[in-house]
Amino acid sequence: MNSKIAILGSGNIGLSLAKGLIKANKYEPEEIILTRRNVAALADLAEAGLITTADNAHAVSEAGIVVLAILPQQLNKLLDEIKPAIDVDNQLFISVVSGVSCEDIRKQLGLNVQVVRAMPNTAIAIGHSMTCIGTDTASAENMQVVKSLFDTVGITVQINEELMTSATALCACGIAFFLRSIRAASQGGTEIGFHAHDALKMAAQTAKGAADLLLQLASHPEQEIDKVTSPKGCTIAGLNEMEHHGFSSALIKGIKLSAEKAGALYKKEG
Ligand SMILES: NC(=O)C1=CN([C@@H]2O[C@H](COP(=O)(O)OP(=O)(O)OC[C@H]3O[C@@H](n4cnc5c(N)ncnc54)[C@H](O)[C@@H]3O)[C@@H](O)[C@H]2O)C=CC1
Ligand SMILES: O=C(O)[C@@H]1CCC=N1
Repeated sequence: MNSKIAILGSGNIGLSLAKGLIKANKYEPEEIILTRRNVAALADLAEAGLITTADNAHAVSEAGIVVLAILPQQLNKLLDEIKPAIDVDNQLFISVVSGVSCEDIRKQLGLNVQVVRAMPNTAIAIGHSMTCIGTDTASAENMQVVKSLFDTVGITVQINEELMTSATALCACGIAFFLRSIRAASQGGTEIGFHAHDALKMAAQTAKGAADLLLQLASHPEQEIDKVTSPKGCTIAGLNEMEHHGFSSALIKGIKLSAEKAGALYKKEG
């Protein structure tokens, strides 16, 4: 397989992936081909040695791995454009496109390509993505190629393809949900006396510590919460007040709605 990787669609997630792969030394800059209709917007990456082009078909013809990183509603047109350049036996497709199955992609192409879906998040740019991977018919060898790639830029978990829209909501959209929680905590911090930038830093580090307690100690949130809530204390007072206002319920409902929306993105708009 050709050692180059083509990322078709260099927007938020495509660029985050490219940056993460370079940071992890998985690829040299000249092994990454980035496409975008407005290629001038990629000038700084071209300056850094990455190959940039608006020609998706040419990018595909030059790569062993092709990453689809455009919006669901942009996909069919792109697939039609690259079809003539595809080398079915020697290329692996990775799709990060939400709500589009491997079968949808093969059907639109009319080719029996190897496709693996991956659902990373924007923390991939700094090597801290939670990436879910899944497929229907791709080989175990190709799954391993994809796992090895995303293992360099975070944590991977293999899931059934049917759960990919759920992974979108929990892990990809999840970045926004947790960031909004941190921002809200910092706004609370400002109300009780801290300058906004200090409050944000303090809230972010506290959130990081809370997440690391779970990840490093493999403990349960409630176990760690019980250690913070002193009897008749201020933590339980604040926590219960948040719950009276629907804190957990809001997160659960939001994640459910995001998953429903993720599942409908392609069928509605495509
Ligand atoms: N943003 C995120 O955190 C995540 C996004 N995704 C999925 O990744 C896909 C891309 O999302 P974003 O990066 O947020 O969108 P985006 O809109 O930031 O990026 C898409 C890019 O593709 C380019 N593009 C559109 N048509 C093109 C074409 N024919 N040829 C070349 N480039 C073209 C656009 O100019 C844009 O730069 C979506 O399907 C989304 O569901 C998946 C995981 C996380
Ligand atoms: O908001 C969206 O539709 C995409 C999918 C996951 C993150 N962003």
